[in-house]
Amino acid sequence: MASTAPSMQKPGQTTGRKQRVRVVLLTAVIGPLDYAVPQGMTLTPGDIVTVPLGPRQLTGVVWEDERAETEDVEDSKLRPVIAKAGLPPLSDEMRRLAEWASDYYLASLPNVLRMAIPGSAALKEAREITEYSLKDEQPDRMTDARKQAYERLEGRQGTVRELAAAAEVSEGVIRGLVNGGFADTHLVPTDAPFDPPDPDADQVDLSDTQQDVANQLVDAIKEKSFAPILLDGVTGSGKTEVYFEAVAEAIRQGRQCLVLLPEIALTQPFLERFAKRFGTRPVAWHSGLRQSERRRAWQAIANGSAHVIVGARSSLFLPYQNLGLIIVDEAHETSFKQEDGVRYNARDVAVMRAHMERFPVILASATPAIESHHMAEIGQYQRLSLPARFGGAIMPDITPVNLIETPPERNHWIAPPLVEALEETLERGEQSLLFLNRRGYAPLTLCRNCGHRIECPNCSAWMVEHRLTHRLACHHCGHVMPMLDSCPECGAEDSLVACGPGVERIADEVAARLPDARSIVVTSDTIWSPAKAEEFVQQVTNNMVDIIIGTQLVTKGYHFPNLTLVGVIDADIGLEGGDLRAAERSFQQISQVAGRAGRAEKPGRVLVQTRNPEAPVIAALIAGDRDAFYAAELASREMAMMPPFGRLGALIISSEDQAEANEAARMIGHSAPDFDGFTVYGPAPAPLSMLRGRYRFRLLVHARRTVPMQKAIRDWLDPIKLPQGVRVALDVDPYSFV
Ligand SMILES: Nc1ncnc2c1ncn2[C@@H]1O[C@H](COP(=O)(O)OP(=O)(O)OP(=O)(O)O)[C@@H](O)[C@H]1O
Ligand SMILES: [Zn+2]
Repeated sequence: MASTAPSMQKPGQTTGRKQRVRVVLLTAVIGPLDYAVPQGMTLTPGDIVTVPLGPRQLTGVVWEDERAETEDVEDSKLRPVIAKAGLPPLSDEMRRLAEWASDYYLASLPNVLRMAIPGSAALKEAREITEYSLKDEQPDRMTDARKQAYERLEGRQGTVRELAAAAEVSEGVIRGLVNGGFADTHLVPTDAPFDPPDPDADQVDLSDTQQDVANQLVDAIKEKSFAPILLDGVTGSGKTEVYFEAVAEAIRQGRQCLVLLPEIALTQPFLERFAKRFGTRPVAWHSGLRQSERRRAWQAIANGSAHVIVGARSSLFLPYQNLGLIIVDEAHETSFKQEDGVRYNARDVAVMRAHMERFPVILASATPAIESHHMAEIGQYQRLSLPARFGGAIMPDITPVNLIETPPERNHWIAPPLVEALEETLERGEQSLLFLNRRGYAPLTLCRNCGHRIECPNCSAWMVEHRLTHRLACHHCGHVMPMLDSCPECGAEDSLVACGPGVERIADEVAARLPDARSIVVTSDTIWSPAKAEEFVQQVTNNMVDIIIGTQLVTKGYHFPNLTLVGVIDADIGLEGGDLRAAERSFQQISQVAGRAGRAEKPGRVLVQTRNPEAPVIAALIAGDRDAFYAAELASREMAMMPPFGRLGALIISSEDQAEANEAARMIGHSAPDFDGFTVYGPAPAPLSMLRGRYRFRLLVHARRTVPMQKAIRDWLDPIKLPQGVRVALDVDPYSFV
């Protein structure tokens, strides 16, 4: 769509024709359309406008005619633009970035643009948004829904819709309470300015190595040109302190700076740390923002009054007025990869954006992605290293616990050496962290009588028991059901058994073994908001917790000085799937969680439970030999021509009708192009063969680096007509293979 097809007229041209503009609508299904420019309105590419479409009024962006192809429509048929929004236009660079992302990720331009202009809320002229919070005084008549609202909201403030969503009740319930006088009304201004950060508020004394790296970052920013930098420093080396110097320089230059974080749960501690260093909080951008906060942040980002923005991957496509630096923290994190809609990788788009807008981009990590590491090896990225922990803290020792030699008892998961280590740590008054990347109590519930496994009705996946909430949940579609007393298949009572451990089950085991220990379970089920994350950090920092039991959520970013023991419950889990990045991901995850131990004066140790201590990943972790692991992994990728040496693209074909999905996949497979350097594998049923009620088939494209893979895929799929019910999702540089 964003191709450069010639068109009949030039922008703004008036040769005998009425003034017209081409508009890319933010609605995915319709291509660009031409509109008449009303008398007295001047429009140039990038302007955000409201236009009519049938009976509706839609938001769109004025585009260059020659860059957006459409049918030529006579003047007399054109409808006029309704209004030009009082917003800064999308810059040339921003439009080129959107076109690039659309081309590269095989996504429609409107879908990309919707990430830049999220929702009409940001566009509304409203200066104030009305929010409500429930008063203490409650109505006499309490329904279950009302009770639930009072329980869940706890003084929370938001629009009716936001409160209803947070309480999981209908908007009618909230509206009833508001109308009954049981809520306070707050008028929230949405254009209040943010405090400017002070680059010199509270500087720390950097070590010589840190200072040296910081100077190089500052120099790069002064250059005002593209510079991709891999900030490669071991866990606890002070990467954050060092890149704060780069942030300070960007602030001094009057340029905006974006810090991308992988997880919303990480933003809260980060905001505080930032406030300490710069005297005020940065502007946050993530999916948890209220509408009023979102609008305020968007406006400030677009008009340049937001100086430093901290956000999840979605903040990357926002229309910054004057961006001069992007930092991707924990840049190896797979959560930078978006897995629906536009399937982009924020790390890669960050580099592209920096390239197009000519400023430095810093990828910070202790365990860089293989791809980033490779780019540094071949000199495309500059590597700046922090090889030691700050303040003389030493890296923790990693020791294997062989689960075959010293197995845990039946139906237990913590082997004797780890139990002992937990006891010792507790006795010393220090903290431990147990890592298992599985939410809930048990990943599978099975009937002892008939062997039936409880599966999600919408997905080919097991329902996961969550004992804390007495529910079974599907982690793929979110379907939940109450715990069952009897087998739904054979009806046997008390026959259902939990198989395998999740973090909740480990917590039970800890409680039984170490009854005096105060433990906390940390997963997305328990830390689902910035406030919860803050509470968690406070509890641990104030030594109100002895043992943290958590998923990947606790592997990164946190700095707890009194935490000296890390136990990995099952180091082999991550290798089971065997996909392209299984070894890399396991290595990164275990290194990161190990990196939480012994970050201050007290030395840390790490026990890794495994059935296979000789596996290359485990052996490299124990030997502490990252570079050997990376070298071996790169060599094997090169042999197989896998990324970064070759390229992959995935097609996921789905339909609610299995036969239809199968037929469409077969047809697409049949018409696959076949030429040197471009190979198509499949179709085959996806490993997750049903998801959210849709049957799924996959094709995998493997292409040589020199082959224009996206163009070949586009040319292949464009002429194919598919039934209404079939969807084809395209995933360029895929991370997920399920
Ligand atoms: N120069 C310094 N002066 C004082 N404290 C420092 C300095 N450098 C680092 N620290 C402290 O050391 C701890 C670790 O630093 P930081 O969090 O920046 O490391 P990191 O490399 O980002 O770690 P990770 O990759 O494990 O998240 C923090 O508490 C930080 O405040
Ligand atoms: Zn499901």
